[in-house]
Amino acid sequence: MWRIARFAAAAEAAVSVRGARWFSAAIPGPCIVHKRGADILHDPWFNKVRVFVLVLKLEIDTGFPLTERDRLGLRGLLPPRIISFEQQYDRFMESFRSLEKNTQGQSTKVVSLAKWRILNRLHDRNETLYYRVLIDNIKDFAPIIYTPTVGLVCQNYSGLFRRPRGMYFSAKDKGEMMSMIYNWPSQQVDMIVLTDGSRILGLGDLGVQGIGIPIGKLDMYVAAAGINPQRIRYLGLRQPRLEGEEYLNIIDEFMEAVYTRWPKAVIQFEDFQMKWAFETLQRYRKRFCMFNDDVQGTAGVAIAGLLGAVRAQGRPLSDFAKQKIVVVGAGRSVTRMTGNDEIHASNPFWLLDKDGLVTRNRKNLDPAAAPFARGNPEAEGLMEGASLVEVVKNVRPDVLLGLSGVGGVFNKEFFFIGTYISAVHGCCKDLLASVVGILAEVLNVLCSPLERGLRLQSSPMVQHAKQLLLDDVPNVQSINQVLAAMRESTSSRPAIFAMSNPTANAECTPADAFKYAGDHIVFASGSPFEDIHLGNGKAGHVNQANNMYLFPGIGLGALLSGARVISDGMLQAASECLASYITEKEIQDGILYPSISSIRDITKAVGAAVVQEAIDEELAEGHGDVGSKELIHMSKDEILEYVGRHMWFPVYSPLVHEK
Ligand SMILES: NC(=O)c1ccc[n+]([C@@H]2O[C@H](COP(=O)([O-])OP(=O)(O)OC[C@H]3O[C@@H](n4cnc5c(N)ncnc54)[C@H](O)[C@@H]3O)[C@@H](O)[C@H]2O)c1
Ligand SMILES: O=C(O)C[C@H](O)C(=O)O
Ligand SMILES: [Mg+2]
Repeated sequence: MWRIARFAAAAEAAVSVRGARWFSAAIPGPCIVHKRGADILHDPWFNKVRVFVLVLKLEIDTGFPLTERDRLGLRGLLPPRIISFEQQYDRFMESFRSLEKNTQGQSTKVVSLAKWRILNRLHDRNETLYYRVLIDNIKDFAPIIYTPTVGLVCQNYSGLFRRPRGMYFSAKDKGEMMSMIYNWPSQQVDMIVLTDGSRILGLGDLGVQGIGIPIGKLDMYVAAAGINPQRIRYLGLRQPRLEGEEYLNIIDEFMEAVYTRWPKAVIQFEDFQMKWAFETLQRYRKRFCMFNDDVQGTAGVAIAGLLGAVRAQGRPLSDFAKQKIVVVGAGRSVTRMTGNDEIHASNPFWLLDKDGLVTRNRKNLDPAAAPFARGNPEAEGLMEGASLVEVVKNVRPDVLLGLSGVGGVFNKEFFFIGTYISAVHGCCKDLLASVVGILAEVLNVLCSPLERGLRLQSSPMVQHAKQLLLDDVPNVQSINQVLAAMRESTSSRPAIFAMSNPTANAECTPADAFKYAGDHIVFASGSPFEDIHLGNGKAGHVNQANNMYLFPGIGLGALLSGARVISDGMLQAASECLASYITEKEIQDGILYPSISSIRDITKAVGAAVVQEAIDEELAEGHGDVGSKELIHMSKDEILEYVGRHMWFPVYSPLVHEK
């Protein structure tokens, strides 16, 4: 039943994608190929063979019909048996499931990399089948080809490298980029994801290994936005890291080269360290059709989630500006949150960085963080550099949002020293408890309040003491003070967003959030987690607040509108569209973002909202055969249909050779 529905839907979608190029609902239009024989089998774009190798097991099956083999000089190069695309699909899924079974009990790292490898091999050999399994199983496969496994892949990229993907530009290529760009084989390029590898997720500077991120992001473009994989580009700037004008000159040259060859391409900047993320955005956003996903995409996704959090309290959306929002991490992802650089007089943000609360008293205050800095903290009972616990206790925020890249920042544990000294009184742990107490006191004096919690939590001595005491003395407790303080939030549904990636860098786990802050919270993380069992048959819903909900639609909408730049209005339209996707019932259940399974529909709607806004702002210049005049006259439904029609969908087309 399921399978019939799946393939029926696929056929329908394919017809709407290719439109006139289809002969009938059942027969896909031909695809012209300029190669013959073995060259076709080595090209994943045309290949219809599936090969699966796993310890002592080799499977080869081929989807080339006999007539096609004759046409293309393939007779004799392939085993005789032919199976359908659907059968190949099912066999791949069987292989995948058996791999899951065989790796049960092994470490997450081993299992994740094994899954990534099997998908990557398919990607290398047969792109049609690869993208089809990706689209149909996006909820299961996104965590493998994208966050969080992609982080692990980047960290191990040199060992996993099998065939080059993307282009690399380094300082050595200065003056050569205009010609280098023509080394790329395809004439048409729609989407480019560019990284300098300097801040990969929360993992830091991974240099050229960061190429895994553009690959993962562009796979999401194909799966979610239906961008044709023949028309995407993986590009990376390579070490050594340059500074100042030297760095900017390289990016300038690269941008000029790209837009000379592909003037209509959209460029997504990804995982640049903070200073370059801002600088390049300011430098190019008025000249080129580009955006920074970590700055603009993330802000849009966070805002959509926070609008949901306001709705969850039963308050009108206009109350959004009245929310008290504590933000941990003052990096690239945060400072676009308001949609413009001006914050109104009653600044609703308390921003903390690694040095604690950011106030106007801060020496060397980062200009990007300046609009959020607290003006008169003393009047609020706070001071420059106040710790997270102090801020949360004092402010009682509606929202606690983490974009620090530091795992466990919300989980700071403080012992109730007095409690457990008395609890262990008379037992042999007296001494230990006293030592921990003294240690805590010393740390209190020596460390900044923010660091104190982290050091206490991570100190091996404290860990050991905690284990002993918690194991043996049941009434001794450690408390996650930050999360526990969220119980005092003035909101009826406090929101906790631990958005840092990958999984280990999340500011807290959802299990701890629900446990310490209460069942009534709404929770979101950047990497995927399972829902939490709260007891009594109730579940704590774990949302995934990840920019993957927006960047494919922003890129697709910008491309199809033909806008020369991406305006704030277009970004806002994307965010509002995402926010409006959720029903009242879902909101009440703590659901702030739609299921990843429907990412293609979401992306289509977001893309259409971006096109609509570009038209309204008179920025839309049209795409392909569709000019600006035609766009202007399109109704809302027609825009949606126009976007859907341009989303690529993977099917085997009959290959026709042409010299
Ligand atoms: N979920 C998403 O869609 C999404 C999008 C973008 C970024 N992120 C994640 O957000 C994290 C940060 O990204 P970024 O680009 O803003 O990084 P960034 O390096 O620009 O900024 C990090 C900020 O965190 C602060 N910080 C560091 N340690 C801290 C601590 N102990 N307490 C409080 N603040 C601390 C730093 O001072 C800095 O202001 C990364 O893990 C990234 O993966 C997630
Ligand atoms: O890549 C992601 O999963 C989201 C975001 O772009 C990040 O840098 O963490
Ligand atoms: Mg990113």
